[in-house]
Amino acid sequence: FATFQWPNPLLRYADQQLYEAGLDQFVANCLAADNTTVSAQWLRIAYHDMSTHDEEDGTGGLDASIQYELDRPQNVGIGMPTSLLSFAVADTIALGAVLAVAACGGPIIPYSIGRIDATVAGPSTVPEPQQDLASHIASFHRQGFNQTEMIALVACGHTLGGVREEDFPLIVTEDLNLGETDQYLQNTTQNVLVVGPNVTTRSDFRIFSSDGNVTMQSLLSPNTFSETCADLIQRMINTVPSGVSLTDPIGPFNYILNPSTSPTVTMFWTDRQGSFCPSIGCSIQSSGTQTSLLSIISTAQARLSPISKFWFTVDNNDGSESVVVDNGGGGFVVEDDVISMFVDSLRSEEVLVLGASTSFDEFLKLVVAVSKHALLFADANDISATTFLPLSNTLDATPPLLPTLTTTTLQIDESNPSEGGFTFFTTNISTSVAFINLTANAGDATYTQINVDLTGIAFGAVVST
Ligand code: HEM
Repeated sequence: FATFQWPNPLLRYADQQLYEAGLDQFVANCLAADNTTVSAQWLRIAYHDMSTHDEEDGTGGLDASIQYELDRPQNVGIGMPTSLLSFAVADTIALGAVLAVAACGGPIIPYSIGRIDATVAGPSTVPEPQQDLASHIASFHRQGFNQTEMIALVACGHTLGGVREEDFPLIVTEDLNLGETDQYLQNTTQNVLVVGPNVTTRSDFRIFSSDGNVTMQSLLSPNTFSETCADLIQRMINTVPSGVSLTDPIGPFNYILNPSTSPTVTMFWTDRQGSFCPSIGCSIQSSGTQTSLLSIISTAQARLSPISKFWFTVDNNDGSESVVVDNGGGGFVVEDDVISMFVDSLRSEEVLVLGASTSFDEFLKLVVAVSKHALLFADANDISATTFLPLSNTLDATPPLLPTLTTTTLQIDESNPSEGGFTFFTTNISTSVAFINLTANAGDATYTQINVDLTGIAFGAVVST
């Protein structure tokens, strides 16, 4: 809690992805798909996205540039576009790798956020099986990994999944699994990148044996394997262009909670005016539908009281004394110059407009609350939303499957008069929009909230004719 600063839309988003979005359901129990596993597809895409990195000039890395690179032979395979249907941004591709590894019994890899999405393709630098050892060593060196790390990272990655005949007809004549370290060392592996009939594409053999199998031997110990893979895959997903900084790993905020006793979390806050909250502070309690502290915060935020500071009590309902989480006594103080702007889930609604016959039109009436404080800086007419449609929703569209970005200026919402120090702005957007960036412009100053995840917000619905 010491480093937790509020408001922080990025953390809110990560919290939502980790604990609420249910992305882990797609890989649960190492789920099978397309003759392999979803996990294998997710780990491979993370590596391919990251392997555009150039350690020397600080370009490329895990930046979602892969979505612009799907037309390259290096990125062949149905797993690529299907995986992208589950991810929207670079942070989710990284999270996918974390969830994928954990779901197949691998280690828990610490997860940090803050990756920035590329808007164009990176270089074609994904290693390919027909390249020689020297090229692979050079390639991994460019990506920031030495030879030993290359051997281990490939071994970690190729524990999952396989080679598909459809993608690599020159390597396999049927879909075949890659393999385990011990099988490689005992010469029982079926991994075609080790023992396949096509010698040229035995890249795993050349890589694994390149130090006389010393690294592969060391990976025989399950603990060493697990720790090494956790470390290298964490480095892999944290490889980002220079200038991009990632947060400390995100842990569960609810570590003081005892989930088995249905704890009650109460959030207290005082408001800026000193008129709305009683002296003990305003408060709101957790409910069964709120799975994280941060979702309680957003509910409190939706109560429209500009907050000056907040704190929590946690009652584990197990007879133990309740815990006060108040930032060492001072509460979590909200800086005075914070501009408050958020998607108002209570006022936004999905609208279904019934047409004359059987036709209907559907859209989301997006309502954004902007604090009066923000309006001191922001021109009332200058709030805009950039909506992000991750992919054209069809699988057979021809790559590259580009996201659709649309920027709209919001209008004052006539149906929601100002209240509690907030003014409401609105626009209609597609119900398929997954993410939006909000921007308030005031002369030279710009305030943005990026990656506001609409998929995690429950909106009310109305039917109109
Ligand atoms: C020299 C480096 C590498 C080469 C030449 C290489 C090559 C390949 C090839 C040819 C396939 C088969 C893909 C298909 O049939 O569609 C594959 C699969 C895979 N690779 Fe690699 N790879 C390399 C490094 C890595 C690394 C570093 C990772 C991750 C840490 C990784 C993760 C995977 C995974 C998980 C699969 C299985 C995908 C699935 O089953 O859908 N690879 N690799």
